[in-house]
Amino acid sequence: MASTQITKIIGTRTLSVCNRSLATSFFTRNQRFHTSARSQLPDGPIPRKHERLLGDVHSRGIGVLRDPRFNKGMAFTLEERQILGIHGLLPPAVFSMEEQVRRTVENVRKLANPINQYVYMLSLLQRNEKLFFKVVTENVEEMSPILYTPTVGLACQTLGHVYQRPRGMYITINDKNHIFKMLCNYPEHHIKAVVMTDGERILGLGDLGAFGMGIPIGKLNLYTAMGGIPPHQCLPVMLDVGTNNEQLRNQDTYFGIRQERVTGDQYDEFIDEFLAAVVHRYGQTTLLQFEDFANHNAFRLLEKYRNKYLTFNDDIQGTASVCVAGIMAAMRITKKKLPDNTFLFFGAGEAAIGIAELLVTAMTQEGMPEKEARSKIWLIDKAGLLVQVGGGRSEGASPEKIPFLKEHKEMNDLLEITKHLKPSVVVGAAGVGQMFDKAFLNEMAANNERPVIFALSNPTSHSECTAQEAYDHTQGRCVFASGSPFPPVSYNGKTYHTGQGNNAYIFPGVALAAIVASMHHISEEVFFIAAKVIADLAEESDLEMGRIYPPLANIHEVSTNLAAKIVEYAYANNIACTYPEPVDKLAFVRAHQFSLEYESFVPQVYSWPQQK
Ligand SMILES: O=C([O-])CC(=O)C(=O)O
Ligand SMILES: [Mg+2]
Repeated sequence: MASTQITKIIGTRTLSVCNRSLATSFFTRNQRFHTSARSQLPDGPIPRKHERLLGDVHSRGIGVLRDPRFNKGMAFTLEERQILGIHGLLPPAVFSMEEQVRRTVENVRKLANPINQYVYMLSLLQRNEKLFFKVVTENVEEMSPILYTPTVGLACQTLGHVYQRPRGMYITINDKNHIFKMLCNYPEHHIKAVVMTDGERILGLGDLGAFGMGIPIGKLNLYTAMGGIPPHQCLPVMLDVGTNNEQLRNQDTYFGIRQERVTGDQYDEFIDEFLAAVVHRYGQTTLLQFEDFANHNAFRLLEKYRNKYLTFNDDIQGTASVCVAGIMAAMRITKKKLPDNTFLFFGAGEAAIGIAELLVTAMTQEGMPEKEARSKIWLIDKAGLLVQVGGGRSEGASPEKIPFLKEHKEMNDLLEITKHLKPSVVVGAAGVGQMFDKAFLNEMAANNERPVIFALSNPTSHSECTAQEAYDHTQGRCVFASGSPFPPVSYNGKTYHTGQGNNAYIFPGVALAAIVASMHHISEEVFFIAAKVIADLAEESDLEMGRIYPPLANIHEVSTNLAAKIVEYAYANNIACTYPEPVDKLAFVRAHQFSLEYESFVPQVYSWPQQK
């Protein structure tokens, strides 16, 4: 391509001294600039048009209506219907997108059963992608419990019945040595983010094998609805290595491979091959999000790959970030500093250890020596309080628990431990429902003016207590957050809107930043920055109502701002590869986001000057 042409396409403002070799390396370094080169560029940051323009619609006629990426249903104008050869294939009415959104929400409300609502919405996604994301983004408080936690848990449990059309990729242990070729079957060529699970620990529901696929699909829907990441850049993947859930294996609707889980070297080689195949196919800066792996794999895979790929574990790092954000915001209510607290975790898995580690970082940033910070944090696992072997505990601890082992006698009753340690902050993250009973909550209230109580286990049925129980048994004095949403609580004539301490506040924004800046890895610091950003977003008026997180209704804007902060950090710390560095980070992030408006399919007609 001639340099003058390139200059014209890219716009002189951003690449004013554009020569051929610079432009070539510029394009090869970042293919996304190539995409933008096709669109028209106004002044300002380079916009990245991810819309498929008319030229990308390969089919005319009925094919357009059958393609969810292009279909607008009855929102096609008369002109478009004629141009696309679909005139007469639709009822004559032309509806606006706003009317379609309103009608969709009405239809969902009529279906009172959550699983029917889930199926209805997923079939909309398979018909009309833009409308689906518009509905979800504009009604996120109402839609996220349907498409995400808690209903997604139920959907996974019944996925054999709920399954309708292919979405994402299913790769099994039997496909070893063929994974790259399989990835080439995937029809999208610009994948920027992969969310994968092996289904071994789906929410707090345990091993759901291939039915765990509902989770990567759900997470990636939120990538778009909450973070504005274009859907065609997202790939959900089920890594099927079998399931140890015998009951599931024997169900006739089960669609995964019917064998026990493969472990050991074979498992590790499989994961290794998959990750290598993804970056070979889609580029080294493809984001790889681990989701709902069991503890025994989650920690070691994170350690193995965190500096090799652009990767994070949502259950360890995303949950840590949102929970520490909540605790920092709670400190604005309790008027304490982090180091003034004693933290008790019920659970010592991915979420608990992730949060505990990030709390150590937060306390050391407030000037406390690391050893002392760790001494403030107590964890309980299946065998009881995490204490050193010899302190009564007969078994050694896994590596991630070791930094939190205490020299202390063995104890294993939650209430007794609470009476003994008098924690000011308790976090439930063991996936075991109803553990925070009346006696426990009373004890927390007796020891603290404002006890901080987080019931993070998902879905709702696995929550340690309900929001109402937490308020009722602490005389309304608690600061409460939960992993799954709860309706507002009424106590003593006052209404409280409790916060949802769910990693959905974190992963869309982090992923958006990682993608737009082409970060080559995600450091731990990113999750600390994210925690601080989210903690600062809770307004005083939110805190008064008991809400320590910004309203979920604002999540798209929250994720966008969070991404801009992380992009800033990424450039300052040399982990961003998108070149050149944008001046206005927020505008840069916005320019990458998926538009929720329908595109016009009417070509812009222009004419040439008269030839002599
Ligand atoms: O999916 C959610 O709601 C949060 C999460 O990652 C989990 O519970 O595993
Ligand atoms: Mg998860």
